[in-house]
Amino acid sequence: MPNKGRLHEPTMELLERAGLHVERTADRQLYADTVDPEVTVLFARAADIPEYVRDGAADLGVTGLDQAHESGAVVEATGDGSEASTAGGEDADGAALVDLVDLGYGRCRLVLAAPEDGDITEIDDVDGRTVATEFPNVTRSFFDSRGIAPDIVEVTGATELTPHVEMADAIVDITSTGTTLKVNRLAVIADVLESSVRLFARANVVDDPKVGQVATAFESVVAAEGKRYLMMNVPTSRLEAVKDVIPGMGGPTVMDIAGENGEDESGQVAVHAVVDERRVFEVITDLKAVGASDILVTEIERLVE
Ligand SMILES: Nc1ncnc2c1ncn2[C@@H]1O[C@H](COP(=O)(O)OP(=O)(O)OP(=O)(O)O)[C@@H](O)[C@H]1O
Ligand SMILES: O=P(O)(O)OC[C@H]1O[C@H](OP(=O)(O)OP(=O)(O)O)[C@H](O)[C@@H]1O
Ligand SMILES: [Mg+2]
Repeated sequence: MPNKGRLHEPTMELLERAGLHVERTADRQLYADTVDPEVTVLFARAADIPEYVRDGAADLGVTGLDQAHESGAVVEATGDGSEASTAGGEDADGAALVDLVDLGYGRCRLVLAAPEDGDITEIDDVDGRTVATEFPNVTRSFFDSRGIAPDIVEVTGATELTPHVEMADAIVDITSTGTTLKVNRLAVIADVLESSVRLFARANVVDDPKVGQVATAFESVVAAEGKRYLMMNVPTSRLEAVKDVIPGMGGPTVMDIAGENGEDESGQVAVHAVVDERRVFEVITDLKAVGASDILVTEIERLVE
Protein backbone atom coordinates (compact mmCIF):
# COMPACT_ATOMS: atom_id res chain seq x y z
CA MET A 1 0.00 0.00 0.00
CA PRO A 2 1.09 3.63 -0.52
CA ASN A 3 3.56 4.78 2.14
CA LYS A 4 2.73 8.49 1.81
CA GLY A 5 0.94 11.03 -0.29
CA ARG A 6 -2.78 11.38 -0.85
CA LEU A 7 -3.42 7.64 -1.11
CA HIS A 8 -1.84 6.70 2.22
CA GLU A 9 -4.52 7.81 4.70
CA PRO A 10 -7.59 6.52 2.82
CA THR A 11 -5.84 3.18 2.31
CA MET A 12 -5.03 2.88 6.04
CA GLU A 13 -8.68 3.66 6.78
CA LEU A 14 -9.83 1.06 4.27
CA LEU A 15 -7.71 -1.64 5.93
CA GLU A 16 -9.10 -0.71 9.36
CA ARG A 17 -12.68 -0.78 8.16
CA ALA A 18 -12.07 -4.08 6.37
CA GLY A 19 -11.02 -5.53 9.74
CA LEU A 20 -7.34 -5.80 8.76
CA HIS A 21 -5.93 -3.70 11.58
CA VAL A 22 -2.31 -2.74 10.86
CA GLU A 23 0.08 -3.14 13.78
CA ARG A 24 2.53 -0.38 12.98
CA THR A 25 5.11 0.46 15.58
CA ALA A 26 6.86 3.44 13.97
CA ASP A 27 5.73 6.06 11.51
CA ARG A 28 8.43 5.38 8.96
CA GLN A 29 8.29 1.61 9.27
CA LEU A 30 7.96 0.18 5.78
CA TYR A 31 6.33 -3.13 6.58
CA ALA A 32 3.91 -4.21 9.26
CA ASP A 33 1.90 -7.15 10.53
CA THR A 34 -1.85 -7.11 10.59
CA VAL A 35 -4.28 -8.87 12.92
CA ASP A 36 -4.37 -11.63 10.29
CA PRO A 37 -1.14 -13.63 10.66
CA GLU A 38 -1.28 -14.45 6.95
CA VAL A 39 -1.39 -10.79 5.87
CA THR A 40 1.66 -8.53 6.03
CA VAL A 41 1.59 -4.97 4.71
CA LEU A 42 4.44 -3.38 2.74
CA PHE A 43 4.51 0.41 2.34
CA ALA A 44 5.84 1.68 -0.99
CA ARG A 45 5.47 4.59 -3.41
CA ALA A 46 2.19 4.53 -5.33
CA ALA A 47 4.15 4.42 -8.60
CA ASP A 48 6.25 1.42 -7.51
CA ILE A 49 3.39 -0.74 -6.24
CA PRO A 50 2.53 -2.38 -9.60
CA GLU A 51 6.18 -3.46 -9.89
CA TYR A 52 6.17 -4.99 -6.38
CA VAL A 53 3.11 -7.05 -7.29
CA ARG A 54 4.35 -8.12 -10.73
CA ASP A 55 7.73 -9.15 -9.28
CA GLY A 56 6.13 -11.22 -6.52
CA ALA A 57 7.51 -9.04 -3.71
CA ALA A 58 3.82 -8.54 -2.83
CA ASP A 59 0.79 -10.56 -3.90
CA LEU A 60 -1.72 -7.71 -3.75
CA GLY A 61 -1.34 -3.99 -4.31
CA VAL A 62 -3.46 -0.91 -3.68
CA THR A 63 -2.74 1.91 -6.11
CA GLY A 64 -4.16 3.98 -8.97
CA LEU A 65 -5.14 2.34 -12.26
CA ASP A 66 -2.96 4.99 -13.93
CA GLN A 67 0.08 3.60 -12.12
CA ALA A 68 -0.74 0.05 -13.17
CA HIS A 69 -0.89 1.10 -16.82
CA GLU A 70 2.26 3.20 -16.50
CA SER A 71 4.15 0.17 -15.15
CA GLY A 72 3.55 -1.52 -18.51
CA ALA A 73 1.45 -4.30 -16.96
CA VAL A 74 -1.34 -6.00 -18.81
CA VAL A 75 -4.35 -5.06 -16.67
CA GLU A 76 -7.11 -7.64 -16.60
CA ALA A 77 -10.54 -6.82 -15.29
CA THR A 78 -12.45 -9.34 -13.18
CA GLY A 79 -15.98 -9.76 -11.99
CA ASP A 80 -17.75 -7.33 -14.29
CA GLY A 81 -17.35 -9.37 -17.47
CA SER A 82 -15.47 -6.62 -19.25
CA GLU A 83 -12.62 -7.39 -21.61
CA ALA A 84 -9.04 -7.37 -20.45
CA SER A 85 -7.41 -4.12 -21.50
CA THR A 86 -3.80 -3.34 -22.21
CA ALA A 87 -1.97 -0.06 -22.18
CA GLY A 88 1.50 1.18 -21.66
CA GLY A 89 3.14 -1.50 -23.80
CA GLU A 90 3.60 -5.24 -23.69
CA ASP A 91 3.96 -7.19 -20.51
CA ALA A 92 7.34 -8.73 -21.31
CA ASP A 93 7.46 -11.15 -18.39
CA GLY A 94 3.80 -12.13 -18.60
CA ALA A 95 3.04 -10.95 -15.06
CA ALA A 96 -0.41 -9.48 -15.57
CA LEU A 97 -2.21 -7.50 -12.89
CA VAL A 98 -5.80 -8.37 -12.16
CA ASP A 99 -7.97 -5.42 -11.21
CA LEU A 100 -9.97 -7.03 -8.36
CA VAL A 101 -11.87 -4.19 -6.67
CA ASP A 102 -12.51 -0.53 -7.55
CA LEU A 103 -11.95 1.11 -4.17
CA GLY A 104 -13.58 4.36 -5.27
CA TYR A 105 -11.04 6.95 -4.05
CA GLY A 106 -8.21 8.66 -5.94
CA ARG A 107 -10.65 9.29 -8.76
CA CYS A 108 -9.00 11.37 -11.47
CA ARG A 109 -8.47 11.71 -15.21
CA LEU A 110 -5.23 11.67 -17.12
CA VAL A 111 -5.63 14.32 -19.83
CA LEU A 112 -3.74 15.93 -22.66
CA ALA A 113 -3.73 19.68 -21.96
CA ALA A 114 -2.19 22.71 -23.64
CA PRO A 115 -2.08 26.51 -23.08
CA GLU A 116 -5.59 28.01 -23.34
CA ASP A 117 -4.63 30.60 -25.93
CA GLY A 118 -2.04 28.51 -27.79
CA ASP A 119 -1.99 26.82 -31.20
CA ILE A 120 -2.71 23.30 -29.90
CA THR A 121 -6.45 22.70 -30.00
CA GLU A 122 -6.65 19.03 -31.00
CA ILE A 123 -4.59 15.85 -30.66
CA ASP A 124 -3.10 16.05 -34.17
CA ASP A 125 -1.58 19.45 -33.37
CA VAL A 126 0.83 17.71 -30.98
CA ASP A 127 2.61 15.84 -33.80
CA GLY A 128 6.29 16.76 -33.76
CA ARG A 129 5.85 18.94 -30.67
CA THR A 130 6.95 18.31 -27.07
CA VAL A 131 4.78 16.79 -24.34
CA ALA A 132 5.83 16.75 -20.67
CA THR A 133 4.44 14.11 -18.33
CA GLU A 134 4.91 11.96 -15.24
CA PHE A 135 3.40 9.13 -17.33
CA PRO A 136 5.73 8.59 -20.32
CA ASN A 137 4.59 5.03 -21.07
CA VAL A 138 0.87 5.76 -21.04
CA THR A 139 1.53 8.93 -23.03
CA ARG A 140 3.64 7.14 -25.65
CA SER A 141 1.07 4.40 -26.19
CA PHE A 142 -1.74 6.99 -26.40
CA PHE A 143 0.04 8.81 -29.24
CA ASP A 144 1.42 5.66 -30.90
CA SER A 145 -2.07 4.23 -31.31
CA ARG A 146 -3.03 7.45 -33.13
CA GLY A 147 0.09 7.57 -35.32
CA ILE A 148 1.24 10.80 -33.69
CA ALA A 149 4.85 11.22 -32.65
CA PRO A 150 5.62 14.02 -30.19
CA ASP A 151 8.84 14.23 -28.16
CA ILE A 152 8.07 13.09 -24.64
CA VAL A 153 9.82 14.78 -21.73
CA GLU A 154 9.57 13.04 -18.38
CA VAL A 155 9.11 15.12 -15.23
CA THR A 156 8.35 14.02 -11.67
CA GLY A 157 5.83 16.67 -10.64
CA ALA A 158 4.51 20.20 -11.21
CA THR A 159 3.99 19.24 -14.86
CA GLU A 160 1.61 22.17 -15.37
CA LEU A 161 4.57 24.54 -15.21
CA THR A 162 6.41 23.12 -18.23
CA PRO A 163 4.44 24.84 -21.05
CA HIS A 164 5.11 28.21 -19.40
CA VAL A 165 8.87 27.80 -19.28
CA GLU A 166 9.19 26.51 -22.83
CA MET A 167 10.01 23.00 -21.73
CA ALA A 168 6.93 21.60 -23.45
CA ASP A 169 4.10 22.55 -25.80
CA ALA A 170 1.56 20.36 -24.02
CA ILE A 171 1.28 18.04 -21.03
CA VAL A 172 -0.32 14.74 -20.11
CA ASP A 173 -1.23 15.01 -16.44
CA ILE A 174 -3.73 14.19 -13.74
CA THR A 175 -6.76 16.39 -13.18
CA SER A 176 -9.60 15.96 -10.70
CA THR A 177 -11.21 19.25 -9.70
CA GLY A 178 -9.56 21.03 -12.66
CA THR A 179 -8.17 23.76 -10.40
CA THR A 180 -4.50 23.21 -11.20
CA LEU A 181 -5.11 23.30 -14.96
CA LYS A 182 -7.22 26.41 -14.63
CA VAL A 183 -4.83 28.44 -12.52
CA ASN A 184 -2.07 27.52 -14.95
CA ARG A 185 -4.27 28.54 -17.92
CA LEU A 186 -4.25 25.11 -19.52
CA ALA A 187 -7.18 23.62 -21.45
CA VAL A 188 -8.04 19.94 -21.80
CA ILE A 189 -7.48 18.76 -25.37
CA ALA A 190 -8.31 15.07 -24.89
CA ASP A 191 -8.95 12.37 -22.29
CA VAL A 192 -6.20 9.80 -22.01
CA LEU A 193 -7.30 7.57 -19.11
CA GLU A 194 -9.80 7.50 -16.25
CA SER A 195 -8.39 6.27 -12.99
CA SER A 196 -9.27 5.38 -9.43
CA VAL A 197 -7.57 3.32 -6.77
CA ARG A 198 -7.90 -0.44 -7.24
CA LEU A 199 -6.99 -3.60 -5.42
CA PHE A 200 -4.66 -5.42 -7.82
CA ALA A 201 -3.47 -9.02 -7.62
CA ARG A 202 -0.86 -10.85 -9.63
CA ALA A 203 -2.71 -13.17 -12.01
CA ASN A 204 -1.23 -16.34 -10.50
CA VAL A 205 -2.54 -15.63 -6.97
CA VAL A 206 -6.11 -14.70 -7.88
CA ASP A 207 -7.45 -18.13 -6.89
CA ASP A 208 -5.74 -18.13 -3.50
CA PRO A 209 -8.42 -18.25 -0.76
CA LYS A 210 -6.70 -15.53 1.28
CA VAL A 211 -6.69 -13.19 -1.74
CA GLY A 212 -10.40 -13.86 -2.11
CA GLN A 213 -10.95 -13.04 1.57
CA VAL A 214 -9.12 -9.72 1.31
CA ALA A 215 -11.02 -8.81 -1.87
CA THR A 216 -14.37 -9.64 -0.21
CA ALA A 217 -13.48 -7.60 2.87
CA PHE A 218 -12.50 -4.58 0.73
CA GLU A 219 -15.65 -4.95 -1.39
CA SER A 220 -17.78 -4.93 1.76
CA VAL A 221 -16.27 -1.60 2.81
CA VAL A 222 -16.94 -0.10 -0.63
CA ALA A 223 -20.50 -1.46 -0.59
CA ALA A 224 -21.19 0.16 2.80
CA GLU A 225 -19.95 3.55 1.59
CA GLY A 226 -22.71 6.09 1.30
CA LYS A 227 -25.21 3.84 3.09
CA ARG A 228 -26.91 4.29 6.48
CA TYR A 229 -28.65 1.79 8.73
CA LEU A 230 -32.07 2.86 9.97
CA MET A 231 -33.86 1.32 12.98
CA MET A 232 -37.34 2.35 14.10
CA ASN A 233 -40.49 1.27 15.84
CA VAL A 234 -43.64 0.92 13.78
CA PRO A 235 -47.25 0.18 14.81
CA THR A 236 -48.18 -3.13 13.17
CA SER A 237 -51.07 -1.39 11.43
CA ARG A 238 -48.64 1.04 9.72
CA LEU A 239 -46.13 -1.58 8.55
CA GLU A 240 -47.22 -1.67 4.91
CA ALA A 241 -47.03 2.13 4.64
CA VAL A 242 -43.50 2.05 6.11
CA LYS A 243 -42.43 -0.66 3.67
CA ASP A 244 -43.56 1.57 0.81
CA VAL A 245 -41.24 4.34 2.04
CA ILE A 246 -38.18 2.04 2.27
CA PRO A 247 -38.04 -0.44 -0.59
CA GLY A 248 -34.42 -0.99 0.52
CA MET A 249 -32.17 -3.88 -0.34
CA GLY A 250 -34.57 -6.81 -0.53
CA GLY A 251 -36.97 -4.94 1.76
CA PRO A 252 -36.62 -4.01 5.42
CA THR A 253 -36.12 -6.50 8.27
CA VAL A 254 -39.16 -6.67 10.58
CA MET A 255 -38.85 -7.96 14.16
CA ASP A 256 -41.28 -8.41 17.01
CA ILE A 257 -40.62 -6.30 20.08
CA ALA A 258 -40.64 -8.64 23.08
CA GLY A 259 -42.70 -7.48 26.06
CA GLU A 260 -42.22 -8.60 29.64
CA ASN A 261 -43.37 -12.14 28.96
CA GLY A 262 -41.58 -12.33 25.65
CA GLU A 263 -44.79 -11.38 23.90
CA ASP A 264 -45.50 -8.38 21.77
CA GLU A 265 -47.65 -6.19 23.98
CA SER A 266 -47.03 -2.87 22.30
CA GLY A 267 -48.68 -3.56 18.98
CA GLN A 268 -45.41 -2.39 17.47
CA VAL A 269 -42.63 -4.02 15.50
CA ALA A 270 -38.99 -3.01 15.05
CA VAL A 271 -38.00 -2.28 11.47
CA HIS A 272 -34.40 -2.14 10.22
CA ALA A 273 -33.34 -1.03 6.75
CA VAL A 274 -30.33 0.07 4.71
CA VAL A 275 -30.83 3.43 3.00
CA ASP A 276 -28.69 5.51 0.67
CA GLU A 277 -27.25 8.39 2.73
CA ARG A 278 -28.49 10.93 0.18
CA ARG A 279 -32.04 9.74 0.85
CA VAL A 280 -31.87 9.67 4.66
CA PHE A 281 -33.34 13.14 5.23
CA GLU A 282 -36.26 12.54 2.87
CA VAL A 283 -36.88 8.99 4.14
CA ILE A 284 -37.00 10.05 7.80
CA THR A 285 -39.54 12.75 7.03
CA ASP A 286 -41.69 10.22 5.15
CA LEU A 287 -41.32 7.57 7.87
CA LYS A 288 -42.49 9.94 10.58
CA ALA A 289 -45.43 10.95 8.43
CA VAL A 290 -46.60 7.34 8.13
CA GLY A 291 -46.25 6.62 11.86
CA ALA A 292 -42.69 5.36 12.56
CA SER A 293 -41.09 6.51 15.83
CA ASP A 294 -37.78 6.22 17.74
CA ILE A 295 -35.86 6.34 14.48
CA LEU A 296 -32.14 5.64 14.85
CA VAL A 297 -29.62 6.30 12.05
CA THR A 298 -26.19 4.67 12.20
CA GLU A 299 -23.19 4.27 9.94
CA ILE A 300 -22.44 0.91 8.37
CA GLU A 301 -18.88 -0.34 8.61
CA ARG A 302 -19.12 -3.19 6.14
CA LEU A 303 -21.80 -4.70 3.96
CA VAL A 304 -21.14 -8.25 2.76
CA GLU A 305 -23.62 -8.85 -0.06
N1 LIG B 1 -5.53 15.40 -7.72
C1 LIG B 1 -5.79 14.12 -7.63
N2 LIG B 1 -7.06 13.68 -7.39
C2 LIG B 1 -7.32 12.37 -7.28
N3 LIG B 1 -6.40 11.41 -7.40
C3 LIG B 1 -5.14 11.77 -7.64
C4 LIG B 1 -4.78 13.13 -7.76
N4 LIG B 1 -3.44 13.21 -7.97
C5 LIG B 1 -3.01 11.94 -7.97
N5 LIG B 1 -4.01 11.07 -7.78
C6 LIG B 1 -3.92 9.61 -7.71
O1 LIG B 1 -2.96 9.31 -6.72
C7 LIG B 1 -1.88 8.58 -7.28
C8 LIG B 1 -0.62 8.96 -6.57
O2 LIG B 1 -0.27 10.27 -6.86
P1 LIG B 1 1.23 10.77 -6.62
O3 LIG B 1 2.18 9.67 -6.98
O4 LIG B 1 1.36 12.08 -7.25
O5 LIG B 1 1.29 10.85 -5.11
P2 LIG B 1 0.77 12.01 -4.24
O6 LIG B 1 -0.10 11.37 -3.24
O7 LIG B 1 0.19 13.09 -5.05
O8 LIG B 1 2.09 12.46 -3.53
P3 LIG B 1 3.26 13.35 -4.16
O9 LIG B 1 2.75 13.99 -5.40
O10 LIG B 1 3.54 14.28 -3.04
O11 LIG B 1 4.37 12.39 -4.42
C9 LIG B 1 -1.93 8.93 -8.76
O12 LIG B 1 -1.31 7.92 -9.51
C10 LIG B 1 -3.40 9.00 -9.02
O13 LIG B 1 -3.94 7.71 -9.18
O1 LIG C 1 -7.44 18.98 -10.73
P1 LIG C 1 -6.84 19.22 -9.39
O2 LIG C 1 -7.80 18.98 -8.29
O3 LIG C 1 -6.20 20.57 -9.30
O4 LIG C 1 -5.68 18.13 -9.15
C1 LIG C 1 -4.69 17.90 -10.10
C2 LIG C 1 -3.33 17.99 -9.50
O5 LIG C 1 -3.17 17.05 -8.43
C3 LIG C 1 -1.93 16.36 -8.59
O6 LIG C 1 -0.88 17.11 -8.09
P2 LIG C 1 -0.21 16.87 -6.67
O7 LIG C 1 -0.83 17.78 -5.68
O8 LIG C 1 -0.20 15.43 -6.32
O9 LIG C 1 1.26 17.37 -6.93
P3 LIG C 1 2.37 16.66 -7.87
O10 LIG C 1 2.18 17.25 -9.25
O11 LIG C 1 3.64 17.06 -7.25
O12 LIG C 1 2.14 15.19 -7.83
C4 LIG C 1 -1.80 16.29 -10.10
O13 LIG C 1 -0.47 16.04 -10.47
C5 LIG C 1 -2.31 17.65 -10.56
O14 LIG C 1 -1.27 18.58 -10.55
MG1 LIG D 1 0.92 13.96 -6.81
